[in-house]
Amino acid sequence: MIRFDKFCFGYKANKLLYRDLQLTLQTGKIYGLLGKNGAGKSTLLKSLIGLLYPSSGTISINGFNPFHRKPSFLKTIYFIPEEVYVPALTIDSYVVLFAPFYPLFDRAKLNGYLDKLDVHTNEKLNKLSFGQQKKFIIAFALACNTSVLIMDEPTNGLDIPSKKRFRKLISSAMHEDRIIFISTHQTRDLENLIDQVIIIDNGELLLNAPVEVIGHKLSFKIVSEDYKDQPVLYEEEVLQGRAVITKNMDGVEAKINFEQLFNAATESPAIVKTIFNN
Ligand SMILES: Nc1ncnc2c1ncn2[C@@H]1O[C@H](COP(=O)(O)OP(=O)(O)OP(=O)(O)O)[C@@H](O)[C@H]1O
Repeated sequence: MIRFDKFCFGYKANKLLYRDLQLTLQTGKIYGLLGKNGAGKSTLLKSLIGLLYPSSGTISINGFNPFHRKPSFLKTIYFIPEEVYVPALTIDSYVVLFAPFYPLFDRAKLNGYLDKLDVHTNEKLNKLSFGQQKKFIIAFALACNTSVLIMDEPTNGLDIPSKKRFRKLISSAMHEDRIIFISTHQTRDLENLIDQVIIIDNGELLLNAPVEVIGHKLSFKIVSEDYKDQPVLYEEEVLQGRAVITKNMDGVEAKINFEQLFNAATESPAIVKTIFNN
């Protein structure tokens, strides 16, 4: 379990970005973290891996304080940054050097993931394209089998087939003792993947809800100009016409449009908070 308790953080002493954040992430779930540029996503991720220290409050990951960066903690967590770095090593040499840090690392699984992501090479990793390097790191991270896996924009740089395979791999690598936390702007890449949506803005938690709860509470539709069936909670013009969010009165889980949900949460935070806090 990951727990932020009254977490406060500011880059400047007199200006807090996060103020008393309460957030709990449960094992066995894939979380999608969404936020505009500058909302505080990377700050949250850096705090989670112990690179930033809270101004006040605490973060606990399976009982560890990440800032202490104990080896017993570090072997249970893997962070994939947006810009990955790979040294001038072949895959075999990379495994020899880095896999020993992760006791649950599984070479056979790495080979399987690389196969599925179509990364086949005996070249040194730094000679690969950016997308191939990223896919190697994703495969390596999954094969480390850490209980916490954090990814910042993992699908940036991946081609369309790789994004689809990425979603499948993440789902298949998920298990009940693992937390996967994905920060992204690519809302479509989260479809059919995440269990819970977290939206932040200016360090404030706007939404933290399981997808099935969102799908039962809200309905996402493209409607005609004279649509009057339900009170519209949020609307926007899209290429196909008028996209609206209404309360879901069908009793059936609706398919979430993550982009609209994000726009609604950031443009009309009060509406979203009212619906999900009650
Ligand atoms: N090292 C730093 N020193 C001072 N301010 C910083 C620093 N890093 C980030 N900030 C500020 O903190 C706020 C949150 O930044 P952060 O990088 O966490 O946002 P983000 O949600 O990851 O943005 P993006 O989507 O653009 O990557 C921004 O206002 C940013 O300018």
